Amino acid sequence: MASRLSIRNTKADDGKRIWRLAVDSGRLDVNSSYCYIMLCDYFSDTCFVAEIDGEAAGFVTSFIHPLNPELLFVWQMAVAEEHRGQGIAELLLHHLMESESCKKVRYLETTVSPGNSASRRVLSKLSERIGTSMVISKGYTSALFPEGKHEEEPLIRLGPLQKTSIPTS
Ligand SMILES: CC(=O)NCC[C@H](N)C(=O)O
Repeated sequence: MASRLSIRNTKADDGKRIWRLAVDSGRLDVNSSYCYIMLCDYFSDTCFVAEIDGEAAGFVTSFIHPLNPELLFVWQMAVAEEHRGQGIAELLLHHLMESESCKKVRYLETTVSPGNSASRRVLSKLSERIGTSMVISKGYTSALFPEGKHEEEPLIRLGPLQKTSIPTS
């Protein structure tokens, strides 16, 4: 039977499932489970979860910069290994960017470490599909992290973003 994919805004009780996706992704900095519950609750308008047959298959957490309503910061995104390669990350970003809360957003910023090639690829494809630029700059260097023991986190900036639907074919 074809899997049923649905994407929706998060709720507090999605926190533990998104925490588990972050842990299992093997690519993300795992925050406290409390952090995911809080994000899913207080930032639910810009956090989305993808479910397949009711099971969490992917997520995106983000927030609009408190001092700049035109700037969206994507904190984390990940798709469960068994569901990768189906365009779920692109769909999550599409739902996010087309959401009511992002009506004034003109730029998307995020950091992606060199080891997270999947997220880098998703963002690159997105910039091509909506016909806007993707600018990579310094972001957070390893020196910012305790004992410099973290990969560099270059900043990726997409925009200006036009309000057009993103072809997902
Ligand atoms: C887009 C994305 O998932 N970035 C991850 C940033 C950082 N390494 C983290 O895991 O929070």
